[in-house]
Amino acid sequence: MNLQGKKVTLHDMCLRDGMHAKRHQMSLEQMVAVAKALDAAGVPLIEVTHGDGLGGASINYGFPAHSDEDYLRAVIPQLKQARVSALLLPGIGTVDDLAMAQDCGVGTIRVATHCTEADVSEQHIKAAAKRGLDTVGFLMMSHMASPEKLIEQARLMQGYGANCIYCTDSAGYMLPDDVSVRIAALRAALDPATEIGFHGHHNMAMGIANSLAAVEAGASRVDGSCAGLGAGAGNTPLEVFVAVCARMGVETGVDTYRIMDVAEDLVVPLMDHPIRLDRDALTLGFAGVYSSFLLFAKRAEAKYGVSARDVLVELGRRGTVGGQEDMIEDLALDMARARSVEMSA
Ligand SMILES: C[C@H](O)CC(=O)C(=O)O
Ligand SMILES: [Mn+2]
Repeated sequence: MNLQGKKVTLHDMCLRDGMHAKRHQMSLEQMVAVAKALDAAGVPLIEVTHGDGLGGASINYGFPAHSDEDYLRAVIPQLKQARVSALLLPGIGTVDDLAMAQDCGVGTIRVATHCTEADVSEQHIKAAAKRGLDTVGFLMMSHMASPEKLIEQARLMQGYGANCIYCTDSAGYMLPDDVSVRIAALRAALDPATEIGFHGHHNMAMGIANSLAAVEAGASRVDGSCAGLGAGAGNTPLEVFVAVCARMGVETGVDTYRIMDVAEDLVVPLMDHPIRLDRDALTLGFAGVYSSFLLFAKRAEAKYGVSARDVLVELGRRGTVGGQEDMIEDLALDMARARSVEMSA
């Protein structure tokens, strides 16, 4: 693969996707320290919000240690060069949340929908574009859509005003060919001025390989997370991707040694559990399950004595998607009941 001379904008996820792995419990001091260090290492874009985006604080998704507004107001004034982005899922975040984020200094809004439901992003994408924000359409669980379907959905988002469209491997299910074919299809179908992005999860250990495949096929934005802090087995580890890009002659503008130090000295010590490919995280990738379901399934295992892996496999079989977190406990309860009926028969 020859990527010599390509330029990629890297986007760090550890203060947003990493919030899933932290059960949304990060202190303001931790956020500020990591964000300042990412900024100093040259990372151009940093995402900051609840793991499920603006307005995610709820019984369904979990209550964070601080509000989105508190995190954004603490972080943004401390940064010298990096722009801060906020994720927004229509139905969770509102146009008022978007206005609040812009007032805090957010420069990029990423409007996320399930990969076949782009039509629900119209109001939010139009509002963000009208406000002059860098506006991104973020198609989650993209492995569940064919390249043709993804093109159709991406065109909707582009039509509403998005200037960048993401193929998002929320389940960490895709293999490099799955990424190549989708990114190449988007690149060929969308306006040349519309950027293409890729967001990976490392559940099949494909984060780096998939991100490289995305760049080769035409992506100019790539998400990663310092030390991999993110849902499931985490996101594409950013410091590793920076080092690989440096070796391959891809320009990222990020200092390889400094980003290694941010990972090692600041992000790893934050982790509540090691972000690794245990059998449950691997099952997410293998069965194509939304990465942020991992901790819900582990909690159900602890509460009902059912295997988290069995729960995840069944969630994959049922084709569950983000927003159906409440089904995890229901399913575990049904499985526990079925097991006790079996045992008493
Ligand atoms: C709300 C999700 O965590 C968004 C995301 O990062 C993904 O789908 O992956
Ligand atoms: Mn993610």
